[in-house]
Amino acid sequence: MKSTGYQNYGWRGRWLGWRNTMLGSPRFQRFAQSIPLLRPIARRRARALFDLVAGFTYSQILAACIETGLLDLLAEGPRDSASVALRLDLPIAGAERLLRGAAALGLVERLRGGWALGSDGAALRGNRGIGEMIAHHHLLYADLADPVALLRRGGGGGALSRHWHYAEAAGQGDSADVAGYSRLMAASQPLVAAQALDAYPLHRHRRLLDVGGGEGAFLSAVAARHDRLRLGLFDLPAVAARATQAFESAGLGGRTDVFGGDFLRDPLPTGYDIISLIRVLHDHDDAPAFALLRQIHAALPPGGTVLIAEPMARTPGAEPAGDAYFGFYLLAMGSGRPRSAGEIRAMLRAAGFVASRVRRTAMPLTTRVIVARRQ
Ligand SMILES: CC(C)=CCC/C(C)=C/CC/C(C)=C/C=C/C(C)=C/C=C/C=C(C)/C=C/C=C(C)/C=C/C=C(C)/C=C/CC(C)(C)O
Ligand SMILES: C[S@@+](CC[C@H](N)C(=O)[O-])C[C@H]1O[C@@H](n2cnc3c(N)ncnc32)[C@H](O)[C@@H]1O
Repeated sequence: MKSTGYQNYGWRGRWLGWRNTMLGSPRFQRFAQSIPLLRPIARRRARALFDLVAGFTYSQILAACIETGLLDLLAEGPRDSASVALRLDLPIAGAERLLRGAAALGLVERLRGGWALGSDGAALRGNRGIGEMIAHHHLLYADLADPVALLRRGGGGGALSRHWHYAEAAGQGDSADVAGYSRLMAASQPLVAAQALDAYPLHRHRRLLDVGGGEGAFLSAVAARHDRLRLGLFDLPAVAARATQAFESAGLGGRTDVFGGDFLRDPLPTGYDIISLIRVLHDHDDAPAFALLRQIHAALPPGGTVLIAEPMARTPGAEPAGDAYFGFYLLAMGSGRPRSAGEIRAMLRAAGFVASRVRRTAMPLTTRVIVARRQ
């Protein structure tokens, strides 16, 4: 089928029209595969497309590696198939099928007579929290089973929105509602905290309030780096109660003040010269997200700082993480959207903040950081 209308979009539209006609033509594809100079490009593109098509299968092999504990087992040392099968409680044929699949994905590596952890398996185990993320993905995949239906109904209403109780349910949830997501957030905080703190060291500040601070994992990381900073945490009452307990058991009770409340309804505590929002803003649709920024503006003194850390849309080199993964994750959750750094800076400006800056992070795929000041 011939595409039309590209010529209405200037030279770039015309170029895309021509390029897509070529790429979509079976004759051109056969031609490219037959020319030695073009063949590697054709193979690379085919491989990338195959990975996109097969992605769910790869993810489920990874999920099986996590659920069975295969990567942890091989981290203890190499093993042969029979001993893997025994420890994973799988039939030997099943264990070998999993080992071969995982080896093809770089999670496991063949050794003569056995199997070792692969390079990606080793890197994955080095990032605490990814395992928990993978383990909870069955909720996301259940919601994405019919992506078109999800898009048509505007998101939410499924397993993820029940998991993230605050996403669609008004009210605050009892402690059972919040335990699952609070544990997941605490476990995955190492993916975020070190990067945020490397990007924006807090030496200049005296009192930090972490809004939507969960069980306090971010503030615990802050406390380990900055021993003179006074710390405050604000979250829904059931989560705040978990934070109080966590600070007591970590010996941080004397340095922290914990506030339970709803940041869309209750005023935030004052007296802090910096307020952080770690993986919070993208959870909320534009109107509540803007209201939250206004609340923070009202709670800060003149010259006070707001720090936002979360994955963002249109991050160069990490585009699929923002708009594809988090775009559809938050759609399934039923609230919020990933925003680009530009969109967040515009919201900050509209909320009365000035001098917003994107601070460089080591792994923008998972964490970008923006700071701004109240005038
Ligand atoms: C030693 C030799 C031989 C060679 C060296 C060569 C070399 C230099 C290799 C580099 C090795 C290296 C340093 C690898 C590092 C790998 C790293 C850092 C990998 C990190 C991967 C991170 C991943 C996959 C993160 C995934 C995060 C996810 C899925 C997060 C999900 C978050 C969610 C769902 C949050 C929900 C919160 C809500 C609701 C949105 O608010
Ligand atoms: C995605 S979690 C992030 C937790 C933590 N900042 C982190 O990065 O690990 C969002 C947090 O915001 C809290 N939250 C959501 N809506 C809230 C509201 N209306 N008032 C107060 N806290 C809220 C949740 O309870 C949860 O702890």
